[in-house]
Amino acid sequence: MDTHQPLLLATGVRKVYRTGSVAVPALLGLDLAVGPGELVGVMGPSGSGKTTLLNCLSGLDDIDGGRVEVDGHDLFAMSDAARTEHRARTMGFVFQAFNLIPVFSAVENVELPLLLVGTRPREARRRAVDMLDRVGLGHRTDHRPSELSGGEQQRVTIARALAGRPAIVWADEPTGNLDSAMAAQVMDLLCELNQDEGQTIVLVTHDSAIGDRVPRLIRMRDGRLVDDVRRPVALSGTTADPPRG
Ligand SMILES: Nc1ncnc2c1ncn2[C@@H]1O[C@H](COP(=O)(O)OP(=O)(O)OP(=O)(O)O)[C@@H](O)[C@H]1O
Repeated sequence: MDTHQPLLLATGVRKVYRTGSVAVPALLGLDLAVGPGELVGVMGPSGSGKTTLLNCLSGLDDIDGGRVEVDGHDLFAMSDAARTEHRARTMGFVFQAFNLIPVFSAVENVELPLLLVGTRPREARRRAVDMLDRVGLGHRTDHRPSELSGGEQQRVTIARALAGRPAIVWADEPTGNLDSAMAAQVMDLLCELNQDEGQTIVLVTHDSAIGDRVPRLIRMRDGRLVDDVRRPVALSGTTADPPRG
């Protein structure tokens, strides 16, 4: 990958949801470039288009106009099958609902996507165990989701998202189901993965405490990007801005 090129380049992206005769414009010509190693927060009022942005820029959903390139490939110029394959190879996802398979252990949940893209079982297991170790769950590999706390379950989903070494991780309200202590732990982990390993992460959140911790924050309103601010972040994870007020 050329590190001078954006990893994600979206230009003029439009999305309109159509339900019967009703058309809801959700993205109105959105431009966004994200470079390798960035941690970008996306905030904005309910209904402003944050989840739509994530779904469209990751190719989970179709767009009605514009162009999205991820890792040098135009997502919507390829077939559905090629896009699915590209997504499995280059992207990881963390959602508010953990979406873990209840009858599988933590390690089985993490290795499943690797097995689905053809990784040999022994290698998939090794990487899954390594990733669980990385997120602080090396001692919980054989536990099922119901035997883990909410914060631990979300750390399993982060391990699952990262196990395939994706170029970019999309996180939609990853702390939305967690109490504030667990939310802070999960956010610590995401910041650490970004700072220590240069993992590129785009993170949708309602939580201003989380918005305060990201080095780049974009804000949406009515389907448009209305603000895009970069600021220094202290190693403690809080921004280096002077206190407000
Ligand atoms: N599947 C859908 N069908 C029709 N309209 C939709 C659909 N999904 C979203 N919308 C509409 O598109 C707009 C953007 O929705 P989106 O979910 O992206 O907003 P959001 O900023 O993520 O909101 P929230 O913070 O409440 O999750 C809203 O007006 C919403 O009602």
